[in-house]
Amino acid sequence: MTHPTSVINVSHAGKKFGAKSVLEDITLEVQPGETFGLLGPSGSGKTTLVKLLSGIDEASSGEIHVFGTLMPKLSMLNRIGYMAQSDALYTELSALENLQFFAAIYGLNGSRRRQRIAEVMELVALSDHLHKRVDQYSGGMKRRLSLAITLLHEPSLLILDEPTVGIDPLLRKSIWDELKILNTKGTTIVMTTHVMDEAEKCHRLGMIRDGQLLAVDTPEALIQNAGKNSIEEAFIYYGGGQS
Ligand SMILES: Nc1ncnc2c1ncn2[C@@H]1O[C@H](COP(=O)(O)OP(=O)(O)OP(=O)(O)O)[C@@H](O)[C@H]1O
Repeated sequence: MTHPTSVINVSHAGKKFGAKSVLEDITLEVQPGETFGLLGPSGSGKTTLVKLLSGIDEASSGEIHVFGTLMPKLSMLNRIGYMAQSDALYTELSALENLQFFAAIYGLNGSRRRQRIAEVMELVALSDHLHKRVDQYSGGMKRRLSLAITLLHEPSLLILDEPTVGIDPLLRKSIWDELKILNTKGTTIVMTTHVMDEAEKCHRLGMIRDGQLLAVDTPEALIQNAGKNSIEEAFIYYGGGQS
């Protein structure tokens, strides 16, 4: 049954690239303030699904509504923060110039823009590197800058594709703490991850394999239903041979 207040409502969505079916009959709802994780083996369709949710790409069949609006819809960009798997940064520019560019796209100006840039760079512990050119950033720093850009316009839905790849455990924890604070304030978060301790922090998880959503539940219930002792074992069970 469709929940009227769902942030995300996916109804029988499929995606084909030519003759190749990459997602099949996905039905899913995400509620306000939820942290929802997508887990699945490499190539299972996680990135394809989050691209459909964020309106970067369009479903071949079925429907996706975000905040009640049929996707894709350009005007939804202001409400969604999407962080892709590979960083979309202008490497020959400084971090500040990158932030200013994206702030302009989101219509952030003047003191509000300055304030948000300072806040998001503080959040990802990059305040001291604001004026550095991005091609002098490490991989993890680029990832953090991408996250900062995603948070600039305070979106009510965050869609993060492997957000903490290349980020060391200490900083990963501080980013998670911040995501949890945003979450408590009402931001809904959808993320793909391969990191098991991150998956365990999600309220609910969707297990994807070969373009199909095999199970959606709390981490505890997924572990229990698979008859396993950890999310890692459950992941292998749902993502592999179910033995
Ligand atoms: N533009 C495209 N054209 C053709 N096939 C594509 C395209 N994009 C993705 N695919 C295919 O769709 C399948 C799912 O890819 P996707 O990137 O969604 O997987 P994933 O679960 O995110 O993988 P990973 O964890 O490795 O990032 C793969 O077989 C991939 O080759």
